[in-house]
Amino acid sequence: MIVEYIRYRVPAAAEEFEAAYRRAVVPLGKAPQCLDYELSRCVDEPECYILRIAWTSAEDHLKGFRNSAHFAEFFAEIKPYVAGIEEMRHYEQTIVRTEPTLFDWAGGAEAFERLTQVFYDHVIADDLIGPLFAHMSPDHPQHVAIWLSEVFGGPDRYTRELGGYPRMLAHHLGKQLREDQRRRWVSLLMDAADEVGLPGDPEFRAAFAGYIEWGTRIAVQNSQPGATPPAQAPVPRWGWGVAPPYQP
Ligand code: HEM
Repeated sequence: MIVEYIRYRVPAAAEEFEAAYRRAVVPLGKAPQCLDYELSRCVDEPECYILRIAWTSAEDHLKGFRNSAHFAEFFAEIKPYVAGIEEMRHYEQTIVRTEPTLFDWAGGAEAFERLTQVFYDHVIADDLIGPLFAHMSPDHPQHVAIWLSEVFGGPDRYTRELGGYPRMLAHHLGKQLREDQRRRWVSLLMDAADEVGLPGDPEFRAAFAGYIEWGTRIAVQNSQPGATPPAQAPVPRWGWGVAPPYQP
């Protein structure tokens, strides 16, 4: 993720400027390269504004967004104010900030979607666990991405939209998953994490692996004959544990 800051000086017509941005953020928000945005107005000098846009990467912004139809629509709205731009640059986040969630650190929803797409491509082709997933729905990778996003501190979409813990549990009940299958599942997921470029720092990977180890063991336990897992429970929320990003 990269943050772009655009500082504007808008000596007159603040209302029109804000109205133009209210329209411009419609195509901006639809662009897959844009993670979030925020326009703030200076209290001490009201003609000054700062627009903050979080992009998936500088390249995605400059090559992906700038060449898209969303940019054309966005730019048409804000064009009259371009002369008032005093700064427009990309900034890399540093460690000095409120502790990010694992979800943010990983790269947000898009990162988990990339992860599960690649992961299930490998799962399906795998001789040991592929057959378990032979009849999975085409939405399965996306559902697991939404589950993982919620676990790692992202939006609670699996709970609100997909049936929460009881639905996830129901998918594993009675499947009689074995330890060798669990191990392969974990191993393919870790390979996929490398392949899609999830952050490789020790802190993130330790926390990520911690949940995956825990979650897969629970999936195996719950899948055994006679297992009596709780019928209702919240989706777990996983944090950094004992090793958050290091701050000297
Ligand atoms: C952290 C560990 C795990 C997570 C987060 C997880 C997540 C999920 C979720 C969210 C679903 C339901 C998808 C939906 O809503 O459509 C599901 C289904 C399933 N999971 Fe897991 N799972 C885990 C471990 C495992 C393991 C270790 C295995 C087997 C080795 C496994 C086998 C399956 C199977 C066979 C299904 C049903 C597929 C179908 O629809 O045909 N899961 N899993």
